[in-house]
Amino acid sequence: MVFALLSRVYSAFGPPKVEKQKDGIIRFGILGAAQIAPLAIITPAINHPEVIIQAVAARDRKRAEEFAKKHGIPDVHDSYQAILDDPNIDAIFIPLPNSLHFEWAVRSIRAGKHVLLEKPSVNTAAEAEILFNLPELKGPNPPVLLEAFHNRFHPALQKFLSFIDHENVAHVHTDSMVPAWMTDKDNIGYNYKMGGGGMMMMGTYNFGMLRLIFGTEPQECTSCTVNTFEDGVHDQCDIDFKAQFRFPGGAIGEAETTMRGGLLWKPSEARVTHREVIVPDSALPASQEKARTRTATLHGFIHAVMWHRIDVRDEYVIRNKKDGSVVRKWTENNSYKAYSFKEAVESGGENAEQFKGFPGEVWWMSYRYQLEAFVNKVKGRPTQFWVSGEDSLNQMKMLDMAYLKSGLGLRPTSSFR
Ligand SMILES: NC(=O)C1=CN([C@@H]2O[C@H](COP(=O)(O)OP(=O)(O)OC[C@H]3O[C@@H](n4cnc5c(N)ncnc54)[C@H](OP(=O)(O)O)[C@@H]3O)[C@@H](O)[C@H]2O)C=CC1
Ligand SMILES: O=C1OC[C@@H](O)[C@H](O)[C@H]1O
Repeated sequence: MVFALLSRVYSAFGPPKVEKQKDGIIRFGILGAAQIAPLAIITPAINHPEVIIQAVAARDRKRAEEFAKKHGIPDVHDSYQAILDDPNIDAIFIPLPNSLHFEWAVRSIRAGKHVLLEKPSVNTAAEAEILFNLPELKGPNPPVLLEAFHNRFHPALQKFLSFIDHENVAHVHTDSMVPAWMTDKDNIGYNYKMGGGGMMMMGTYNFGMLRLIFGTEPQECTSCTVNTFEDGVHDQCDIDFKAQFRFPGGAIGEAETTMRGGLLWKPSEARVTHREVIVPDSALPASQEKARTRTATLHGFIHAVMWHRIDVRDEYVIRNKKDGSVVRKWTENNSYKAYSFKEAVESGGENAEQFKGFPGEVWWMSYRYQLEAFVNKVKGRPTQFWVSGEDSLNQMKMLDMAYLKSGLGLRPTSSFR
């Protein structure tokens, strides 16, 4: 197991180079020499035959030149706009501070470029409403716009969802953390004007899980408690929070995140409790019924490539229908993993066959799965999973709900139009 982990992580961070296709290459330009760019796009592109990272621009040209040299990027432009103006560039990766996502995504779309936009897509639902409804996205052959919700493309998350019975989910708890040593107070993530805050950085993953698990949107954020540095500078940005949402039918979804976690990284966790359901069993006499109560847990819903496990616990009871008396009771516990879709099929469980033939290798990071889908979309090929504009808009509505409830207020909305 340790060898498999080491070998997987080694290849994930240093994937085998593939030869680039002669035709039909998608050339990306990156806006900003951002920390996340190597992980989110430069490394995945090494292994994608149809993608070349062609250009980068930074506010300071020297910084862009150093970044380009380090990552083998052929072109350096003087400004973000110069990348949009370059006819050789097909797609833009936007890893800017959240407050700049809206403006540069709109500019990119208007320049006719495809856009891979870092999460969270924008600062507020008001911005999302405009961005995802741009007229340029509605015409024939519109540019592709994707919020880079990478974890949703990983097989582990999709396999986990295959055990969820959306309509009968009663309660969900999600938690995630970042060790304190990984976050710096002066990071853009704690800068209110730049759309900072723990819910924007990490909580959005928890919120996304809740929306996927319930298969619907929250009606209300019933509570949201936050902590800030309370230093008079970063007071509008949460460093940790606990939020609770009411979903249709009264089901409860919880999200808990800290950006100042302990020394060791703890995998994120989503724990789902279902209501009891009656399951058909033709072997039973007509006087009896079989009921199941399922708890399903995904350990590692953000960085599944590092490690993850799906635990499914089914408590069964056979009862006499007439008086409810118990005939038999038992529990079945099963665990699954899905580093690739092939593994998602082979590890079994209900609905496993649906993943048959889907692409990927056990060492593909969520970012690599995401890039596969992005390219397929640009090429007009089918994609197994996607994050639609409507989905991203609903995600921002949930973030707005929580920030309003917390008392920290909405993140600033851009005046760019
Ligand atoms: N998908 C994932 O796993 C992760 C996603 N993210 C997301 O990626 C985005 C960037 O995060 P991260 O890479 O950590 O951040 P960085 O601070 O490393 O990068 C932000 C970039 O924005 C540019 N920038 C432009 N204007 C400003 C400004 N006024 N102040 C500061 N920077 C500016 C800088 O570019 P320049 O080089 O031009 O100076 C910088 O390179 C965020 O939206 C974040 O939520 C972050 C971490 C993980
Ligand atoms: O977006 C993110 O995803 C992964 C986390 O580890 C990171 O800190 C966060 O900002």
